[in-house]
Amino acid sequence: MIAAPFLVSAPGKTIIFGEHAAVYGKPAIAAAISLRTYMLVSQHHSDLTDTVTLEFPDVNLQCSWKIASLPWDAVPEPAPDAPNPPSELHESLVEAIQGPLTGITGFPQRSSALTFLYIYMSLLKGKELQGMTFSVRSTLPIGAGLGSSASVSVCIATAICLLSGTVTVPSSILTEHSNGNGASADLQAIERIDAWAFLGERCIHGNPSGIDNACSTRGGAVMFQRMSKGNPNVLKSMRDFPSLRLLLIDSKQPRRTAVQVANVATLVQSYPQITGPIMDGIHSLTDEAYRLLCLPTDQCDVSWAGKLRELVRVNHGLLVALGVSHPKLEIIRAAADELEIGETKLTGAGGGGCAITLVEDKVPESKISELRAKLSVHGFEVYETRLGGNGAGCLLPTNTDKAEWEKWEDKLFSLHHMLALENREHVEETVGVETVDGWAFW
Ligand SMILES: Nc1ncnc2c1ncn2[C@@H]1O[C@H](COP(=O)(O)OP(=O)(O)O)[C@@H](O)[C@H]1O
Ligand SMILES: C[C@@](O)(CCOP(=O)(O)O)CC(=O)O
Repeated sequence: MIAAPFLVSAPGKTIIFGEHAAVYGKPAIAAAISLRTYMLVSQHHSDLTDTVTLEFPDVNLQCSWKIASLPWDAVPEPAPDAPNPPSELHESLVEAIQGPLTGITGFPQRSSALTFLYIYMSLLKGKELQGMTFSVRSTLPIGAGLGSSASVSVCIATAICLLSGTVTVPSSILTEHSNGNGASADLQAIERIDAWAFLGERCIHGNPSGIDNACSTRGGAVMFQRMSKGNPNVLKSMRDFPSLRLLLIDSKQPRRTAVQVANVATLVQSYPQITGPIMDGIHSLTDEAYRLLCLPTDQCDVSWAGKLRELVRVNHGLLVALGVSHPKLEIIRAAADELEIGETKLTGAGGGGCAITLVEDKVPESKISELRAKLSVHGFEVYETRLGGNGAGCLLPTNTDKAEWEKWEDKLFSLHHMLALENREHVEETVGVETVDGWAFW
């Protein structure tokens, strides 16, 4: 159990292989990206010790509740001997939370606040609670298919699991685990955080597959296969491959996942003999990508990265055949091809949204700038990021090197500074997992 202040963080994700085929029971692979959400848990000033406050400026949400006024009686008793929560939401708790949500009217604000209260109340019922502020800043675009909601759910779950003692801090900073139990404690923590984050995703999305929170919690990449009713879904984690250079390009073309999925369903119904082999092709290339991503890191060389890029190209071609590309996505692919930057595919549902380019390592920065300039003419936004990397993590005051801690103290754990961060770059520079020493991951 740890006390505020502390920071937690979790990454967004992108689907690299297998979207749409996933709907037909084939495997899909999602990988973490280096765009992340950060949450600061800080203590109130003395006059507000009976209040819990959310500061989620990315979605214009600021609200407070008196802790004692929350509907604690609606929280179910945890099942004995069941450390992880059930995968279904407790509907009467969701209903009871509608009371404290009165006055929060927008969808993004309401669903984020519901997620927070569901996890906060479930895990902290019966504990002696002090007033606290939970503030979120994200470097992820919201609603672009990059898993912003999962990364927020994972941050909330991580922070509250730490506060409630449901998980221990990562073994890399916990000396008492030097007896060799660290790895299993970390594994247990990952499963618990993931299970709570899944309930958070349910609060936001209703019926999510679970791939986004699985990927955000574990980092690296995950292979996910939805099984037919009654059979458990398959989830395999790949955590150790080297992080790969990636461009993530938002076409800003709005699209609805449900519409794209329905269009593919119509095609599948009309041409089962043609679409069947396409789905099988996507299945095979996803299997091959899974094999490559599981190889020991000493085998992840230049030709390994080249093979992954080839699979990206083939996967895009098959998605085009399924009719889920868009002229804007093709502009992105053509521009990246012309500059020989790497291989490009649409990611997620398609029909707009984002494309990803797996960049060749030797490509100079000038070419990336050229691509950026070409694409900005169309109003597209280019994020330079990396594929893979760490999942859920935390930064505690005590695990920061003393000199570093003195240097960063004011900024790192100060609510005022957290809220004043101007943009993505400023968030990364100030609290980022790659800039600040002391971040630890499960
Ligand atoms: N930075 C954030 N702060 C608070 N809530 C967030 C943030 N980012 C995402 N969310 C929550 O996640 C929802 C977005 O989910 P969704 O539309 O699936 O987008 P994405 O594809 O990016 O996950 C928002 O409506 C909001 O409830
Ligand atoms: C098209 C699909 O395979 C992925 C949807 O991705 P996104 O969350 O819209 O980026 C649908 C699904 O698997 O539920």
